[in-house]
Amino acid sequence: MSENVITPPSAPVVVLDHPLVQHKLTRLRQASTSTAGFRRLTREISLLMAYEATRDLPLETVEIETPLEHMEGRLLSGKKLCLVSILRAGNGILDGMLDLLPAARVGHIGLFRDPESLEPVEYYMKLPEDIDVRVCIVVDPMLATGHSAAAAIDRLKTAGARQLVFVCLLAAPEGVAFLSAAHPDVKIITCSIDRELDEHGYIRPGLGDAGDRLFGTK
Ligand SMILES: O=P(O)(O)OC[C@H]1O[C@H](OP(=O)(O)OP(=O)(O)O)[C@H](O)[C@@H]1O
Ligand SMILES: O=c1cc[nH]c(=O)[nH]1
Ligand SMILES: [Mg+2]
Repeated sequence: MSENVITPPSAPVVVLDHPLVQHKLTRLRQASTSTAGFRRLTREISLLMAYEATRDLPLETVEIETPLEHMEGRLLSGKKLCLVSILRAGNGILDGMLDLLPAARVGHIGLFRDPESLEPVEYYMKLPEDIDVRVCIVVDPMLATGHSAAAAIDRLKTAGARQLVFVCLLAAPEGVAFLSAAHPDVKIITCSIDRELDEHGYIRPGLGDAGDRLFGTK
């Protein structure tokens, strides 16, 4: 009799191996990169991540006139978007994505990671009322244990969100496994899956503390 092996569902994971992304990520990782440089690179890389995060948006055919002739063009089909930033470091990615998606609505979820337990502590949440009809792109530079991302997505689903993508700069294997088991329906887009988490919950080799590097708080 053959053994029944049940594999738990897991989310699709996309690693952006584009040379521009990898170049900018390496510059971000360098300890010598200044606060201004870190902010600029995060903004630039966010445009490239937004390109991937919006890949599945539906298009509709429209009739247009070019200066030379009539043609059928394609436009986004009015699918509503919501960018959700996990404060505070998520705001670095949010700023870049808004350059490309200026009409998107924005939600904020304030979470910090307790340094001892590594569990997320919520301190703020504000979302658009019609979150249930929007495609939500949840942004946070770091997916370490995955607890912050999973908690934010729990809150979004409780608020009615149904279509979600999670976008980060760096992920640890542990974070990908945790988030993908907790929310197998949520695609994860990242620029790298690094080697491991250290004993303090930092991604190695990583880029350090994303919030502190973005805002110059250390
Ligand atoms: O996957 P996890 O183990 O939950 O860790 C990742 C979280 O840690 C960082 O935020 P932090 O708590 O440092 O807050 P900050 O954005 O205010 O700096 C990061 O931006 C994530 O939100
Ligand atoms: O490596 C890490 C892990 C969590 N949060 C960060 O900012 N960096
Ligand atoms: Mg931080």
